[in-house]
Amino acid sequence: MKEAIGVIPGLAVILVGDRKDSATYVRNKKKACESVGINSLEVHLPEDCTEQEVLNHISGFNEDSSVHGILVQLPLPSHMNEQNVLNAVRIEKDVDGFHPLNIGRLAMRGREPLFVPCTPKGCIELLHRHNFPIKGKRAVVIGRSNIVGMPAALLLQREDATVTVVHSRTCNPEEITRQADIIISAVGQPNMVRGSWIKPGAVIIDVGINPVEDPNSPRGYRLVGDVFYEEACKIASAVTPVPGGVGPMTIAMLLQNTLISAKRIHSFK
Ligand SMILES: NC(=O)C1=CN([C@@H]2O[C@H](COP(=O)(O)OP(=O)(O)OC[C@H]3O[C@@H](n4cnc5c(N)ncnc54)[C@H](OP(=O)(O)O)[C@@H]3O)[C@@H](O)[C@H]2O)C=CC1
Ligand SMILES: Nc1nc(=O)c2c([nH]1)NC[C@@H]1CN(c3ccc(C(=O)N[C@@H](CCC(=O)O)C(=O)O)cc3)C=[N+]21
Repeated sequence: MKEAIGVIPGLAVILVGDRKDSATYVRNKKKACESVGINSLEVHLPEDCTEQEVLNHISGFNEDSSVHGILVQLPLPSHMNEQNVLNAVRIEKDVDGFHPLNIGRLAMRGREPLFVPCTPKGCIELLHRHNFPIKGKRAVVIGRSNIVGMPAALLLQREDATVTVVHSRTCNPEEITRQADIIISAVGQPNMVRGSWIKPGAVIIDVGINPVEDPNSPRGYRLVGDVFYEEACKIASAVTPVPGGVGPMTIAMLLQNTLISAKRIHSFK
């Protein structure tokens, strides 16, 4: 049953360029919006457009009262300054949670961000829904990107886990991951996390989405995670699959953030 909130939530997505994976994600987001009654608007700009053109569209959506969430699909072309663009989104409409003010609040005790980034939020939601305790547990996050690894580590810390972050310069990462009750991997390296990296009974959340060649697949490739799934299943107590794991959760959290935003903006009118 749909709850009436007195307004139709609106999500605006800005896509720049012709990356196939970005086009797929944007299409999936649009379909998901339609399925729950969120109005989705999309602007598709050519790869060689200027940063100013992107900023102009953001300004338009910032002022548009039918838009409650603005998402600029990343990565942007290399001639644009990503931080300039993300800074331009009104924080009240920053459903991706990538604005530096939202990230800053996520990092501060006693402060609340207006929005939490969707992928890390989806990871924590999975742990909650499956009743895996986080408080007091040892958690290892592999990867420290602004959009996944770093906010995932901040969120786990807010949930009272003891968090270690592993990255490309970490020596002997498997010695660290073997101590973890919870592993969140967001690296982009197919099958990197082997069974031998995992403590028996640990919970593994695999964010990685990596295409690997597969002549038997209709697309010529298939998607695998960062985690060697078959090995991990034998040792861990739970492992998220790729595809069909964190990816769909990311989209679900985007819809949730858009709904939260519409309710909040509407209630202040
Ligand atoms: N399921 C979903 O919804 C989403 C999935 N993804 C997927 O998650 C993965 C990560 O994405 P994203 O965070 O954007 O990627 P980035 O490339 O921005 O970051 C990768 C991180 O992994 C670290 N890293 C790279 N190689 C190694 C290694 N061998 N050992 C340890 N750490 C390593 C890097 O370290 P350093 O900082 O030292 O360079 C970096 O911090 C990708 O596969 C991406 O497709 C991303 C977003 C959403
Ligand atoms: N501003 C911005 N916000 C993002 O949240 C953002 C972004 N830019 N850039 C790229 C990454 C990646 N990302 C995914 C979302 C859904 C799936 C997803 O649904 N994947 C399906 C498979 C899809 C397929 O078959 O190709 C699955 O895992 O089952 C994957 C990846 C969001 N990102």
